[in-house]
Amino acid sequence: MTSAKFITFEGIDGAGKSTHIAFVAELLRQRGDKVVTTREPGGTPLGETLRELVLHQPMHLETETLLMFASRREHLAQVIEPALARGDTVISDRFTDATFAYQGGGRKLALEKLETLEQWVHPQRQPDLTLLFDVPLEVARARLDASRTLDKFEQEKATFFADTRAEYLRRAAQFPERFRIIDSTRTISEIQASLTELITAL
Ligand SMILES: Nc1ncnc2c1ncn2[C@@H]1O[C@H](COP(=O)(O)OP(=O)(O)OP(=O)(O)O)[C@@H](O)[C@H]1O
Ligand SMILES: Cc1cn([C@H]2C[C@H](O)[C@@H](COP(=O)(O)O)O2)c(=O)[nH]c1=O
Repeated sequence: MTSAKFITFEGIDGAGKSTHIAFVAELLRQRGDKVVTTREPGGTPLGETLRELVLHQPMHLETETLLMFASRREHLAQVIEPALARGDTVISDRFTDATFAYQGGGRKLALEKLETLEQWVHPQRQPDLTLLFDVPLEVARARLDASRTLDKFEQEKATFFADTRAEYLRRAAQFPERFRIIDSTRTISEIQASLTELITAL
């Protein structure tokens, strides 16, 4: 793989994606890439302030969606585009696929509205590679329950996560050139072995 790749990690809450970001970053660094790791919502001081709001305050669905894209616009301007322009690889814990999955699939905002916002905020930018960590809801829920206090999204009911997961899988089928589905029911070391194979083959 040449440098300056934009890699995103996606999946329902508790799928295990964040667990593997440092591992993949280290794999890439070992082969000489400069790597920036970041996240959404967040990734900038303003984005982190917006993150606190969207993860903890009740709000209208369109407000929530617009704040996700506001955080993303700042993230692209301050972090993602400058890093890619320097030739660094960017690994982001979530990006626009999450808005389609959560606000579109989970909360039922019309996908056409999301496509309009996507065209406005990043008409030319898509991830080069999206790793979708996929698990049944019960597995994700058990992992979350064992690990931490739940935020606004993590407290959603099972049907919300079923619809969110279904939208992720629909997008993976729609964009097979950039999506790779990772079976995240396996052990961490089994998943790391797959990730090593995948990154080495890029
Ligand atoms: N393959 C795995 N097997 C068992 N436990 C795992 C596995 N992957 C992650 N975990 C554990 O599950 C919990 C959630 O993992 P992690 O934070 O990586 O999920 P996530 O998908 O990033 O969730 P969120 O999006 O809510 O941040 C953590 O306690 C983590 O140690
Ligand atoms: C980018 C983005 C995120 N979300 C949700 C998904 C998660 O529940 C939280 C925060 O993410 P984390 O992986 O747990 O750190 O925000 C969303 O609903 N829409 C989005 O666009």
